[in-house]
Amino acid sequence: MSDVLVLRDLVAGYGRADPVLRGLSVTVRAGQVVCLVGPNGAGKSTVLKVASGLLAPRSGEVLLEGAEVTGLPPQALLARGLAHVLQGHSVFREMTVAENVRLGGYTLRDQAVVRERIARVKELFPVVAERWATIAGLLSGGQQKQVEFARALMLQPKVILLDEPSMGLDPRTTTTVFEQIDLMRRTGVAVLLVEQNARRALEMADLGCVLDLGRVHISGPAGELLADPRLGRLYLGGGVASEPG
Ligand SMILES: Nc1ncnc2c1ncn2[C@@H]1O[C@H](COP(=O)(O)OP(=O)(O)OP(=O)(O)O)[C@@H](O)[C@H]1O
Repeated sequence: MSDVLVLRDLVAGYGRADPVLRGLSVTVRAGQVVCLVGPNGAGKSTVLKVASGLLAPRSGEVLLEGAEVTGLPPQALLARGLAHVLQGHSVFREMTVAENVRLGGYTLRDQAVVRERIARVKELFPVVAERWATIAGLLSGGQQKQVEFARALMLQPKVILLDEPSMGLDPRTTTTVFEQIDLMRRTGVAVLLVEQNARRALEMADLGCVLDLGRVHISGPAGELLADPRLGRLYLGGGVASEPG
């Protein structure tokens, strides 16, 4: 599998404040889901913002399919195959599902390609096909999230950044959304995922990276992290929060 997204030694923060990321490195390969785990404020969303060009790093590199893209604006990165699905709901609520999905492909000139991409996302997300003419604001939170995924896939990204996709969803809908992420992975997309729901996300992810003090503190196969007592205690609801001596 090839490295699609490489974040190398990132130092980044906001304004004049101390950096939030202090030498963070993460690699995501094609067809792989990498999950960032860490407490509130650890900098997980900041990693995604630097990767997608919303925040320029103070130092370090972002590589997309081997090319350095550090500091490029989001639209340039989108054109090169990097999509970012932001935290919360970002569908246009007054517009139909169809209009939302078409917006994702607005830079495509060839209408035959647009039709082919629409057919593909409808196949991947049946709810998008079923509710095609519905006003997006009338859909449930989980359905809206799938419209966001469909919109993001219209440009056939190589890598997709997902910030808390299960936020505000009930457990059953969360399962559906995670199944959809698994489907995206199977199409060969590289997925960098941030989730509060660490246990469930790691159950689905290939690799996990635990952030602490602006760096990747522990990383490895997601299954191994799930069994790691350090992680269990701190992030997976495994009991006391103090390290043994
Ligand atoms: N736009 C901003 N301006 C200033 N500081 C910010 C901004 N966004 C985030 N921060 C600060 O950066 C730090 C990391 O925030 P970030 O949102 O990346 O953390 P997170 O791990 O995603 O947290 P959560 O799990 O709560 O979403 C926090 O201290 C936060 O207050």
